[in-house]
Amino acid sequence: MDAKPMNADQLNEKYRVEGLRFVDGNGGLVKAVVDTGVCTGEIYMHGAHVTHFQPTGHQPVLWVSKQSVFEADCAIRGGVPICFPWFGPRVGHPQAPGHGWARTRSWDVATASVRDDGAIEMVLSTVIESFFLAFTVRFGETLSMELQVKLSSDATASVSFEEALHTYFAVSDIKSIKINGLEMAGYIDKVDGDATKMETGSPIRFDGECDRVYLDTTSTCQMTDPGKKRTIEVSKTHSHNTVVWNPWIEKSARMADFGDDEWKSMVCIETANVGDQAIELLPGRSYSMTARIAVREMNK
Ligand SMILES: O=P(O)(O)OC[C@H]1O[C@@H](O)[C@H](O)[C@@H](O)[C@@H]1O
Repeated sequence: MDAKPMNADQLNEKYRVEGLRFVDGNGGLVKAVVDTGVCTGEIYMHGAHVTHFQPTGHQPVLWVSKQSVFEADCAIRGGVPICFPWFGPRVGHPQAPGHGWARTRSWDVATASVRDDGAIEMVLSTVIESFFLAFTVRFGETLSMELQVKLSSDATASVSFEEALHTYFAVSDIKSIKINGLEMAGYIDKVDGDATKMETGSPIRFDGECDRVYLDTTSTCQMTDPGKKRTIEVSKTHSHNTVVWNPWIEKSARMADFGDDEWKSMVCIETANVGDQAIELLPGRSYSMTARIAVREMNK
């Protein structure tokens, strides 16, 4: 189980899939590079971390900081970090790394194949505490991701976990975008002492730091970006929270792996189960959360 992770050459030897190759990415960390004809994409084995998705004819969908660190013990800043088995700080463990262990460990490639529709699908797996994780990513006209979590049947009692697909989107200008789909939803406002509030009936717009955990919501969100002339749609299953985050000016300046001006060009819309909506699993049982990202050109 603790075998040394395979290097790019070994992975290329094992997985001969047209449109997929493994290379040494930033910091020498191994990544898979995908080109299916309908999209290009990239995923690092470090964190099972998707860092690029671009359907043909569109601009890159995901945002990655120019100041991101690419090192074994650090999380990549941008793309789709997987947060597991906790979200944010671990309750009662102030020294524990934010957002859990999943994003700072090397995952194994379990399968890689071309689907009937031409999409490239990969399954990456790892074990964290008593959980077996399988992350399925499908690069096609859309980006589909599924995080399956199984609690070992050797566990003696149920165990709960939090999870998020913490997706960073590239935007032309945070002040000009809007997000539909969370109207009238309740949320926890992390920039206002975790106060519980209710969203208005209007789309979300940004004029300051935003860090909100929307509650009891399974709805699809659309993020409209007039500057990039596109709408990004995030649909999901078995996720009861959506987190919306932009650090704005001061928090950006405090983060070493985040450019001081980069807050203008990103927004996170995160598919999650956190806090009171953490998932509790019985031994031997599993749970799958999915997120699907689609891009549409805006009507002129
Ligand atoms: O810096 P990190 O650990 O990647 O977290 C980034 C942000 O992630 C968001 O999901 C949280 O709601 C924020 O509170 C947090 O600041």
